[in-house]
Amino acid sequence: MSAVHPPRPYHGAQARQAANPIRPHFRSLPLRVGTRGSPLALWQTRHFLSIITRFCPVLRDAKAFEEHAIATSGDRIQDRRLADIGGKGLFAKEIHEALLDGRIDFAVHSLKDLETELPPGIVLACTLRREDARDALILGPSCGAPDPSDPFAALPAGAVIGTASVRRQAQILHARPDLRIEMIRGNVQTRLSKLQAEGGPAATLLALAGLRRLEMEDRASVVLDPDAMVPAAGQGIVGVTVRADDVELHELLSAIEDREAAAVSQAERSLLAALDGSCRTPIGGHARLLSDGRLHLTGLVARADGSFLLKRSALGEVAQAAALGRELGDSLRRDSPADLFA
Ligand SMILES: NCc1[nH]cc(CCC(=O)O)c1CC(=O)O
Repeated sequence: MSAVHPPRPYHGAQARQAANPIRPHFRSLPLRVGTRGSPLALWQTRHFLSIITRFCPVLRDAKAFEEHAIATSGDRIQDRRLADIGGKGLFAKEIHEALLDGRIDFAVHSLKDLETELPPGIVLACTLRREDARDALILGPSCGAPDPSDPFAALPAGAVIGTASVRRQAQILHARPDLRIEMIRGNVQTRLSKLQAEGGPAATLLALAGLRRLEMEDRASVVLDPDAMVPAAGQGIVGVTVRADDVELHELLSAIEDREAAAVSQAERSLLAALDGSCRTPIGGHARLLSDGRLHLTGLVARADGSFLLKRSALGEVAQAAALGRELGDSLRRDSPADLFA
């Protein structure tokens, strides 16, 4: 079984609690929280609620929140790649609409699925402490034994890898041009079940964060080093959106921001924005905070068939996280074939 991760303190919240006490008569309750309906989305929403109630005791009442599960176009359309149906915005479109219409007060997202340019009137109010950003390789019954020092060695020659992510596809094909890709979508559980099925793919790739949150980390055969498989911008981070004019709620949500998650996601999302922002082009972005306080950012651009792959890293100050992402993104774009950004 996967390890249970004890809740870690949110330093940002604690530091600001004294300076910014939340008023005891906090607007009318319940607060309506929007989320997708998948088990992962619901887990993330409850995780967020457990943090906000720890910080803000007036919201501890069981009736303080009302959960609104919203089906999105991304959930309904299962047979095509996101890149072919309008990109990652589709996981959030209906949730943004509910927010703008006032049917919900705020929404909990996987930051990875949230477009870099939000609709007018919606802002990202906070990001929570990052779960592991790495991808995991999940081997099915036809594969060899996992070898952490050579993760793809367990894949038989010509094996079929099930993934809908052009980023994962490009990187695995670059390392192993003999492999073939089959599109699989659906939630984490559905994708894992396809590995066991007759005629299903030999292996798949999933975010370790999702597996961990669903207590399925034991399904990860090998966890991939971020240099071997550059994760998606925002992977493993939960983000919360609110209406830009809802100052009171925005203030409350900002108070529980995790500063490290905010810095790395800013660098990664600026990189993504500078490159393209759609999910048709394989793009990876992964930032981490070094012990000396600086940010290390790795960016990747590739061709979906793996025939082109460019990876670069840069260092910068936390206060310049956005500029770091933008400059690395610009440099990658300058040195990649122009048709990748058409
Ligand atoms: N695109 C679906 C999605 N959105 C967020 C996660 C995992 C959790 C996370 O990255 O925070 C996943 C599943 C996956 O990519 O394996």
